[in-house]
This record gives sequence, C-alpha cells and structure tokens, in this order.
Amino acid sequence: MTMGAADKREEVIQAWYMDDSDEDQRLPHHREPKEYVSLDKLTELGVLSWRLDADNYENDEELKKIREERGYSYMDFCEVCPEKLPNYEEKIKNFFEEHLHTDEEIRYCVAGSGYFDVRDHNDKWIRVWVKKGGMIVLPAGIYHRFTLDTDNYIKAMRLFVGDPIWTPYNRPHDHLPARKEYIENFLQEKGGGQAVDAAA
Ligand SMILES: CSCCC(=O)/C(O)=C/O
Ligand SMILES: [Fe+2]
Repeated sequence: MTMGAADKREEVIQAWYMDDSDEDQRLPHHREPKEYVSLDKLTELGVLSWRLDADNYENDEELKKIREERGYSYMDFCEVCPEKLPNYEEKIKNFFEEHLHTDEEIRYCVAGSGYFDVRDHNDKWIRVWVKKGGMIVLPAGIYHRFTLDTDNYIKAMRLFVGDPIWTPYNRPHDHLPARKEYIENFLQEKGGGQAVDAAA
C-alpha cells in the first residue's frame, strides 16, 4: 500500500454510501446522487486493501510478503455458489446478518466479486465492492456483512493468524473486548473528544 498504488486498487475495490431501500441485497444500492468513499477513508475505519495478481496467487511475492509481515499463516478458499458451498441458502442469509468477529476478516478475491458492507463513524453503511485481484482486511470488532452481487459468484482466499475462528457475533455485541478496542482505536475522537459511536 504505497503512494500511487491507490489508483490500481480502485480498479478492483470501490466503495460508496448505500441507500436505504429494501430492494434485492445484490443490487449496488447507490445513493442518488452517488456518494463514493475513498480507500483512504476506509483505512481510517481500519479497513486495509491491496490489489494483487489473482492469476498468480501461488507464486506472488507481494502476497507472500503481506502474509509474512502480518502473520497470516492459515489459508484456504471459500467459493460462494450453490454448487460449491454446503447449506448455500443458510450461509448467504448468515453472511448478510450484521456481525463482528474477534479477529480480522481477511479476504482475497481470486475470482468473481462481492460486497462487503461496513459501518462508518456515524453508523452508516458503506458498500465495499471487491472484484478479482482485490484483497481486504476488516479489523476485529467492526460491524459488517457480506453479500454476492448480481453475478452471483465469488472465490475468496481466506487468511488468518494461526488456527481460524470464523464465529460471527451478530449485532449487538458491544460488550466484547474486540468491539471496545475497535471503538477506541478507530471510532473514538482522540484527545478527549466525544465518542461518535452510540454504543461506546
Ligand atoms: C467471500 S467469503 C464469505 C463471507 C465471509 O466469510 C464472512 O465472514 C462475511 O462476513
Ligand atoms: Fe464476517
């Protein structure tokens, strides 16, 4: 994530504020007019992003370096489509329930695409569209959810530090240490300012 890399990332990762409509979750749900969110703003929320060479993930030195630096020892793949994902309908429903994890959620899209929705400082939904080559890290304690887009397919590499724990804690789970730490690190004003998160 060096300076100048942002443009390349934006080809495979885009983010925008969502509308309030109850229409199909797989639609883009742009506001009118559209309100895009920069990758820098996502970084402020603790959401990290990279663009990598998805056709070469087996021999990619950049991926190797990220894994080494961040301690991502575990790796597997999750393909989201009815043929490959057991209990597909139930999983799709659960992924879209607003939740948090007590560890980072690290997903590298090697094929297809999907939406990772995250809450901002004011509890508004930001939709993060991740396409082939996009890798994101959602920090522990951030409220989020996932849905396929209208192409209905994603193959994601899942990374983890040590043995994976996939447990989702559906909102509200504000008493968890991971949530408190997230608020302290990313949502609270520093220097005696007021907390912007109602749950703080
Ligand atoms: C594209 S991976 C499936 C979504 C997932 O694993 C998750 O935890 C969503 O929050
Ligand atoms: Fe999750």
